Amino acid sequence: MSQQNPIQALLKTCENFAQCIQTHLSHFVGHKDDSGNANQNPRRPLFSLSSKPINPITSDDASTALHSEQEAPPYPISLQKEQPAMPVSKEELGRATWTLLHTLAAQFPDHPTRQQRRDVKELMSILSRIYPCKECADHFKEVLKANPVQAGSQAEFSQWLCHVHNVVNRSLGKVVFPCHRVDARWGKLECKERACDLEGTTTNFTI
Ligand SMILES: Cc1cc2nc3c(=O)[nH]c(=O)nc-3n(C[C@H](O)[C@H](O)[C@H](O)COP(=O)(O)OP(=O)(O)OC[C@H]3O[C@@H](n4cnc5c(N)ncnc54)[C@H](O)[C@@H]3O)c2cc1C
Repeated sequence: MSQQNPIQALLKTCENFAQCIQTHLSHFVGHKDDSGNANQNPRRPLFSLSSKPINPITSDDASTALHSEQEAPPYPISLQKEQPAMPVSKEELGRATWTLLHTLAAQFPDHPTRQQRRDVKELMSILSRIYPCKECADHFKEVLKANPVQAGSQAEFSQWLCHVHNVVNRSLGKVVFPCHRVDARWGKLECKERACDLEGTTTNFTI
C-alpha cells in the first residue's frame, strides 16, 4: 500500500466534488462536453427548479415543458372528445310540444274533474309564459286571449287544441289541419292495463 500525503488526498476529494457539481449543472444549461457536442444525455437532473414533478415522458424543449406544468384534466380523457350537445331547433321543439299537447288531449277524460280542467288551463297559461321560444310564447299568449281554453270534455279539449294549433299554423303560412280528423291523427298511448290512462289504476312507486 502506498502512503498518501493527507494534503494530496484532500485535493483529490475537492477535485472529485467539483467534477460532480459540473456534471449536474450541465443538465440545466445545455453544457457542451469536451468533444464539443451538445449534451444529449437523456438522464434527468437530480433536482428541478420547478415545484411540480417533471413528466418523465415529455422532452426537454420549452413547449413540452409548459405542458408538463399544466394541471391534469379533472375528467376522463374520453369526455374531452365528446361533441357539444346539438341545439334543438324551434321546429323540433314545436313538433315535440304539439305531440305532448295533442296526446294529452287525446287522453283527457271524457268527464274531467274540476281540478283536471283547472290543470289544463294552467298548463296553457304556463306555456304562454315560459315556452322556451319567447316569440312563440308571446304569440301564444295572444292566441289564448282570443281563444280561452275549453276543456269541459275530452272532445271539447282536443277540438279546441286543434283550433289553436291551426291559428298558429295560419300565422306561419302552414296548411290548416282538418279538425274532424284529429282523433285519427292523435290517439291515446298504448299502455297495458290502462296504466297511461288518467282514469286508470294508480301505480304505487317505491323510490
Ligand atoms: C304553443 C306553440 C306556439 C308556437 N308558436 C310559434 C311561433 O310563434 N313561431 C314559430 O315559428 N313557431 C311556433 N311554434 C312552432 C310551430 O307551431 C311548429 O311546431 C313548427 O314550425 C314545426 O312545424 P311542422 O310543420 O313540423 O308541424 P307542427 O305544426 O309542429 O305539427 C306537428 C304535426 O301535428 C299535426 N297537426 C298540424 N296541425 C294540427 C292541428 N291543427 N291539429 C292537430 N294536429 C295538427 C300534423 O300531423 C303535424 O305534422 C309554436 C309551437 C307551439 C307548441
